[in-house]
Amino acid sequence: MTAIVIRDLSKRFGRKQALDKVSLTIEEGEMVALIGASGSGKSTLIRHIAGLERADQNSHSQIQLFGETIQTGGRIGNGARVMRREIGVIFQQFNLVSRLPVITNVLLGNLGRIPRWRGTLGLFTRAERMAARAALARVGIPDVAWQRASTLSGGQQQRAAIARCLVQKSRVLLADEPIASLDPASARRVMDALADINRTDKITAVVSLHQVEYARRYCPRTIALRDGEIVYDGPSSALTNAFLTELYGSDSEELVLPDALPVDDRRVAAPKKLSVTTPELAPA
Ligand SMILES: Nc1ncnc2c1ncn2[C@@H]1O[C@H](COP(=O)(O)OP(=O)(O)OP(=O)(O)O)[C@@H](O)[C@H]1O
Repeated sequence: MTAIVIRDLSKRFGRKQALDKVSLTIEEGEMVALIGASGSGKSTLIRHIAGLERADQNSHSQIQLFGETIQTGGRIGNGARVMRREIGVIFQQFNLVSRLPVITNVLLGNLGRIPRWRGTLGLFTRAERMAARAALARVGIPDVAWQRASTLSGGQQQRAAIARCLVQKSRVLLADEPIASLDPASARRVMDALADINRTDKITAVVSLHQVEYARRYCPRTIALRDGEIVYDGPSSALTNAFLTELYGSDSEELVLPDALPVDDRRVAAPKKLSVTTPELAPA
């Protein structure tokens, strides 16, 4: 099933065209990297998919998740409320309520599915508590359940946020630069956790990344943005350093880890820059 369809998504902030007629389709179960230099529109795109931002009112922008219309022409569609609980979002920071124990943060993933009074009073069932413990074990941090979230390292906080998405049973996980402020070992553990839930739970994952090395390693497909437009959509393996330079010029330096193993450009067939196809939308 198709998870995400975006057609002609445009967003302007004042004089800045942050997204310019972006169209893409992502199938259920895919793990897709979004790359691009600073300011290319990655966060803006993720925020639109998450329902946190409205497209330009006078545009033909359309966003559908699992066939439900999230927004069309900048107006929120009927599917937005239903789909909200199907989407888990992880940001670079501020993912957890820092004064609450980790286990409570993970349990908050239940809020969209249980009566509001139960969530407000923190009355979670034994099964929900066990599921939260299991989710923490899945992401490799079973022992931090009763620590305050503020005491966790950055990487542990990201993994706790992934555990919360597991409890939420979200079908799409949007991660906006989840490893940007982490050391390489922590970054790998966070990406391993994302890749594991994508593979095992078939959760569709869209991950914005600054460094293309992680896209090559973890995401079969990469969508590259430049100045609000998609300039490449294809296999991550084709993103050689030479091709990145072709796409971004000197800005490509920002996307390559200084100590990354060089990709042998000669062994990779030259990728096509882009063929934009207009995705099919399900009837609204
Ligand atoms: N709320 C806002 N108000 C004004 N301008 C904005 C707003 N949000 C984003 N922009 C602008 O839109 C453009 C795209 O920003 P966005 O944050 O989506 O880029 P990005 O690729 O995620 O960048 P980074 O990698 O630095 O996070 C930038 O020029 C940014 O300044």
